[in-house]
Amino acid sequence: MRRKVIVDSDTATDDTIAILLSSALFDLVGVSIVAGNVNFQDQVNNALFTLEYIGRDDVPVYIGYDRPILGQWRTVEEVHGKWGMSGWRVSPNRKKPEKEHAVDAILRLSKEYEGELEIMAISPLTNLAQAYLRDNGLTKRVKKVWIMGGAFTRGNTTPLAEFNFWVDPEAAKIVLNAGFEVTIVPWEVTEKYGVIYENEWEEIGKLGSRLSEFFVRSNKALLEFSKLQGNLGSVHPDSLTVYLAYNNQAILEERKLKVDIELCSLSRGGMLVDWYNREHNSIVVLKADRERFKTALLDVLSSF
Ligand SMILES: O=c1[nH]cnc2c1ncn2[C@@H]1O[C@H](CO)[C@@H](O)[C@H]1O
Repeated sequence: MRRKVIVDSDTATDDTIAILLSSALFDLVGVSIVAGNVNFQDQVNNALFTLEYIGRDDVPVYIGYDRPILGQWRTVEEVHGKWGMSGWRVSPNRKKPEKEHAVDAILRLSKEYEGELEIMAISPLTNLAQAYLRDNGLTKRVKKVWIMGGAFTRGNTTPLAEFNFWVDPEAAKIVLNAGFEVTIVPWEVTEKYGVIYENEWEEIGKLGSRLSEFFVRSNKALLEFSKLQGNLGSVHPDSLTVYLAYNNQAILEERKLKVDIELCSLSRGGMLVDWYNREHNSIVVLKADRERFKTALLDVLSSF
């Protein structure tokens, strides 16, 4: 039986591929939208369009929080291109978001699929923190939270902080200290094992499928930005996290660690890791199998 998942997404470039992978690999029971990468309405459109494009009009999209709990944040169109889709102006033809709020949907689905539901938290953690604050029984009903977030030392947004934790550090702190079963895939791990190299982009372009065309059109700004960051291809933190959730064999090294979040001044959004195993609240992925990730991605992109 396919595992039940919600994708919590600030939908732009790589998020769309994470949605597409989740639809291929899991029973995707909903996509919830949260403030993060780009303009909120663009994110909603991008999620609706992605699901229509892959023929998954049946997957509900729930509108969540359009701002972080406390902080000021900025969107990063420079990473994802115009509209968060590399300048591709997409608009859904038929699909509309649900009336039910994302937090209500997360709580309801956690009851419908108690002990089964997994959350792909590939965005700022605002929706999840709010759901937990509303009903802390959530931690026991959700089987697992897969978090893309945090940087050990090479923050992609500030010298210390990774984007998802930086946008809503209060939410990240709430979620990490709530008592969920958590696996974290940090930024540096995705920069190393979540890269699709330029020659692989050519391979993808030659697949000539509807999904390969989608990948190239929606993610080409991410490729350019990743190269500016010094990478040899595009970095896919969200897709890698979804894939590692699906195939735990592709996690080559992980450790149980205590992780917490900095809230103040220059270190705001930074991830604090206690490497001495005094206690733990998370499993942190340290190494992954890039080849298997790439192969799985190309498999899905060639499927139609
Ligand atoms: O430079 C970037 N490359 C890839 N993803 C980014 C970047 N900046 C922000 N994000 C977004 O934040 C998370 C990774 O930090 C990912 O969830 C992605 O959606």
